[in-house]
Amino acid sequence: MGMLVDGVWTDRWYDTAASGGRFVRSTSVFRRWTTRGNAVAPDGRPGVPAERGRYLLIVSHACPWAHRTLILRALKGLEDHIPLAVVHWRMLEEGWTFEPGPGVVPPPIPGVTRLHEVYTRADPTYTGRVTVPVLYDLSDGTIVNNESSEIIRMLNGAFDDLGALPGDYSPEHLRAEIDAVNARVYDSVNNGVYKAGFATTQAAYEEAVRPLFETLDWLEARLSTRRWLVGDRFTEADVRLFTTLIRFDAVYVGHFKCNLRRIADYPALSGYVREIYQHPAIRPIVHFDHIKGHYYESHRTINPTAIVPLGPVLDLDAPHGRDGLPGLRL
Ligand SMILES: N[C@@H](CCC(=O)N[C@@H](CS)C(=O)NCC(=O)O)C(=O)O
Repeated sequence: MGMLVDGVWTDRWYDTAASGGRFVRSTSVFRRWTTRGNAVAPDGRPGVPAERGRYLLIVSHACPWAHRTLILRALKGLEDHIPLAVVHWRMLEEGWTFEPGPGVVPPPIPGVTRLHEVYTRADPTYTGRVTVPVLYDLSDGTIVNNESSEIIRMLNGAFDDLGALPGDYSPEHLRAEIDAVNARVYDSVNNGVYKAGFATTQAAYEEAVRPLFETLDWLEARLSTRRWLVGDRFTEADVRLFTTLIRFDAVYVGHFKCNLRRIADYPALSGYVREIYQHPAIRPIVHFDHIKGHYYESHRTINPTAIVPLGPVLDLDAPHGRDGLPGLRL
């Protein structure tokens, strides 16, 4: 684990001492947008045009943030438009690498064996964390964007004139509610598990775990009477919740000590996770070997032996039982 300082790789763990034992996530730095044709980006700046084969998506199959982008790429049928590079699940002194291993796909960028080299190609004096996902512009040799919440919105619409599958996962008329649900889910669930897991004081840990389970209880109630989080259809809000929930019992309960309850103890949440998992485009992009291998083998301050537990035994193929709830099929 490390970061770049003025373009130089430095091996260092998160500095929680400066924040009372709390894990504080840094803000993503590369924030340009890929847009349809010459459309202006949502931030008002000129976008970089969507083109088949121009952009490389660099992911870890372990990472819930990268997983969001893989799901949008699959649902929109963009596999032939946006090639993929996949890092090794183990993230140690060199950060993410393309060291050979099952499921690892190196990027077609000559001389690059570690993710931090992609960042310094884009900005030789970059200071900051070296994270996945990354949307990389192969023709300009630079990073377009490394913020998953923005990359999924690009994949949702920017390639629609170039043969993407139909489907709008962030429809305008639901946007305000999607944003509101995302805000709560991000802070207490998506990032909440990390705040609990990386906390280095009892108080910081408890400060994260309590709101995490309050929000899970709220989500359980919400998803008991409706099929999806917002409106009558599967949206980006569901994608963003799913990638945390699918990792929860396998990793966050044990490794991150988020153990007041398991997802298996919540009937609605567990049916909801199974329904999404069972979708034919999604099941092939859930890789439990990378997920479990990454967390248990990479975070040596939390799990010094790097032993990966064999369990839990999860039956994600059991019937989801959600057909009777109001909402369209995914
Ligand atoms: N805000 C970013 C967060 C991405 C992120 O934190 N990814 C993790 C993997 S799950 C990572 O690459 N961490 C490496 C590090 O922090 O050094 C996003 O949503 O895209």
